[in-house]
Amino acid sequence: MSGFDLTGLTASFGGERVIGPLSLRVKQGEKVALVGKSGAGKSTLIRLIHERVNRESSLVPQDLGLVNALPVFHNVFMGQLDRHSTWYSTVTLMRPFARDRAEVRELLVELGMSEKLWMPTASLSGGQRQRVAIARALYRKAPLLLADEPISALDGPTAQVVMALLKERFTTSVIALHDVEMALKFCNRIVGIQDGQVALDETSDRLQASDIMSLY
Ligand SMILES: Nc1ncnc2c1ncn2[C@@H]1O[C@H](COP(=O)(O)OP(=O)(O)OP(=O)(O)O)[C@@H](O)[C@H]1O
Repeated sequence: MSGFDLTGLTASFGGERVIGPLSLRVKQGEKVALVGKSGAGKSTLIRLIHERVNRESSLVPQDLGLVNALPVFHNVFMGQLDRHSTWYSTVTLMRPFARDRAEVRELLVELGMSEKLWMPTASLSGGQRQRVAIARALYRKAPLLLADEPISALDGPTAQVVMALLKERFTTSVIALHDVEMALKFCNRIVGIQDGQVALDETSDRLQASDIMSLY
């Protein structure tokens, strides 16, 4: 099951409530866009969902969580680190297996950066780094995607390619997006967050960009 039904979601910082109490039920197959202005609580909500569903999901955090000193290959491989034995991961660190090399390379081809496979991640541009985090999430092959602004550093055509891939490869997704047009195009449900609460929850086919802009 890639859906979830969470209740009692709350988060506070310095005694100030920034999320909830909030409930969110996402059915298998739903592609949810979390929208709302900066500071509304989208990232915090994604973190709360991830804490609850954890291993069942592929996460693309806003800060990407990459290991700069390692090549692209190893950062992508980390998407399945918890599925491999210690010896397999240790061998992979020094001499990756051919089938893993091929699989990661194929993902990078789809993301338009296969020539970077063995480059240190620190040497990449912001958009390339973002695609490494996306490749890591795809490589994990969890049925549920949790992604926080996964296309913020990408050019328009690349962002379209990435959103199409995420839609195709994950059964269910919750993606925080600032781009309202992309949210309507690639997600079938829009959840608007305002001051840590759900202020809008509607299927995309019943919304226009102007309906969502009232949240900003
Ligand atoms: N580690 C933290 N310490 C203190 N306050 C925090 C922390 N993380 C988030 N906040 C506060 O919680 C609120 C929600 O932040 P959050 O990052 O979830 O918003 P957001 O909707 O994702 O914003 P953005 O679109 O800018 O990423 C903000 O007021 C923010 O200042």
